[in-house]
Amino acid sequence: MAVVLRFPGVARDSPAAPSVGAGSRLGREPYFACAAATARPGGRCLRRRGLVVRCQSGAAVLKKGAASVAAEKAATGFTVVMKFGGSSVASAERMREVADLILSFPEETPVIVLSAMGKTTNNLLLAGEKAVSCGASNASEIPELAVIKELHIRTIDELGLDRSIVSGLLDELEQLLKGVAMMKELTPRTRDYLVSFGECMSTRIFAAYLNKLGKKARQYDAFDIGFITTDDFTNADILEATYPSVAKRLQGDWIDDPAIPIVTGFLGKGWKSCAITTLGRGGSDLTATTIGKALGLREIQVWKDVDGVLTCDPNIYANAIPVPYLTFEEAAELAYFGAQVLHPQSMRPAREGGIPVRVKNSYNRRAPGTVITKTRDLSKSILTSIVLKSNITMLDIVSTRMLGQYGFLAKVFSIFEDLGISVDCVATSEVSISLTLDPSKLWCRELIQQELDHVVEELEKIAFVHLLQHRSIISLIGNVQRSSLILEKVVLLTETLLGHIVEGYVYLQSSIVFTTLNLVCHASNHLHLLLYARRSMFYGEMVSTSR
Ligand SMILES: Nc1ncnc2c1ncn2[C@@H]1O[C@H](COP(=O)(O)OP(=O)(O)O)[C@@H](O)[C@H]1O
Ligand SMILES: N[C@@H](CC(=O)OP(=O)(O)O)C(=O)O
Repeated sequence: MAVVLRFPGVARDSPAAPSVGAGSRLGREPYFACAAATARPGGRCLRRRGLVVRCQSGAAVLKKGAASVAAEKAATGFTVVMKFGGSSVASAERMREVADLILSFPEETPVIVLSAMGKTTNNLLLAGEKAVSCGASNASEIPELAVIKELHIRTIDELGLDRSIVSGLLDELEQLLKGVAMMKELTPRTRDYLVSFGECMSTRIFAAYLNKLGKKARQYDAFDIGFITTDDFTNADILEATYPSVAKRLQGDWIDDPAIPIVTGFLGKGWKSCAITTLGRGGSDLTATTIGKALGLREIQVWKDVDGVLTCDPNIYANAIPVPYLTFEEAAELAYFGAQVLHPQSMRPAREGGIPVRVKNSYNRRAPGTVITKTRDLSKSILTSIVLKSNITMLDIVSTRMLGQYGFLAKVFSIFEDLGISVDCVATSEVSISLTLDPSKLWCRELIQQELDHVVEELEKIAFVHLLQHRSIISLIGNVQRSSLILEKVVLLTETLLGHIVEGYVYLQSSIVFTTLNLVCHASNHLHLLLYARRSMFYGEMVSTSR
């Protein structure tokens, strides 16, 4: 269900009447293409594992069926995936702490997924941007390169490891930056190769450290173990073929020679290009849930620097508190609408595999965190979370034809499809559509303004078009059974703030379980609106604590 409320008296150019109609958010749908067989540089291992797998399948499986599969699974032993984000492994001290944390669960046989150390991904991106214009002879002097080198070498020294673990990668990184400086160009493909150094180094260091502690560990580059993706550099989607490939590789290696896998988060391999791809910022969460599903694990743990998913971004509202339970849909919705804490696509594999996701704090192990599962008791819940998404572009599209015209919506969406632009929120009537464009999709493109102009030009052939940029959406995610109460309060709120902050309309989108109310405002007002909504609308009764 999608509803758009419009408030009379608010100055707007597009002459749409209040409307109620069917509509849907057109998010990124999974791209289930069948990837080509994975050409893996580690061919030696594959052949070795191939023998093992052939021995164990075939006749034995035919005889024992499901029981033998279960036995084989048990033999591989993995129980959980534990993902540690950049803040959890930002220094030697943090790596020690994480190693200690892992070892404090001796009953678990985990697969570990790591992000790049601290702000390394940002520094790599900055170094790349600077390399474009600094001149080849200056590329070695880029300050961010020095910061990256210093951090990794200091960490290795402090952990008492051998510098050779990363020295080859650091040399390669410097060469790459010189290449970018020479070409004066940083393509999305090169950008992905560039940022991959972060995860490749953190995992090598951590695996070496665990080995030094006597806990046998083996480092893996995700792009070498079957993480097969689309070729959408900087924002690739994981393809179905990934699941069996990753399971085969990790289980095969475990059977051959048990060692805790330490896998690079965030990275994959384009199925056509065979080049390194990345899964979008924060993509290590998706790596973790993909491994969880591939191996059919008991639980997926994502360890962060906060006590779980909070009711609001703690950078905006310091007193935000953890939400103990969420459904996959709620978590995906709040990630999609901008809560930076989880990657928007990361809930999909967990939901498909029916595997609970636990969001925990590596700085505060005792905090219970947030458990994300298929269902929960929503009877006492009104609102789960408030999320801010900024840098939104909105389009109001009103048909130039009369009421009753058919095919209008189809024409509008075919324009977006032809131009390859993702639509985010949608609200429709028979003759008008209000929609927002997905900033993450626009962001990684180079000709943003030209593209937008082109969309508008195409749409103007069939409609009056009003383009609003630099908007924010405040999303209130709550219990669908309390939608009318939430809506009632939002109407009161928007009436109070009409013409000041809220730009005159509210999107309401509902699934069977939860409802999302999206208030659109100018970016300059978003903090004000968010805090106002939080403080005055639900009088503290909003937070759900029930399972
Ligand atoms: N609703 C929210 N709940 C928790 N954290 C949030 C929320 N919205 C934004 N954040 C931010 O997300 C950060 C954690 O996500 P992220 O930086 O990706 O962690 P990591 O790098 O450890 O995986 C927190 O430090 C917090 O600043
Ligand atoms: N290092 C990547 C991937 C990632 O998931 O990082 P983190 O877990 O620190 O959000 C990034 O910064 O986007």
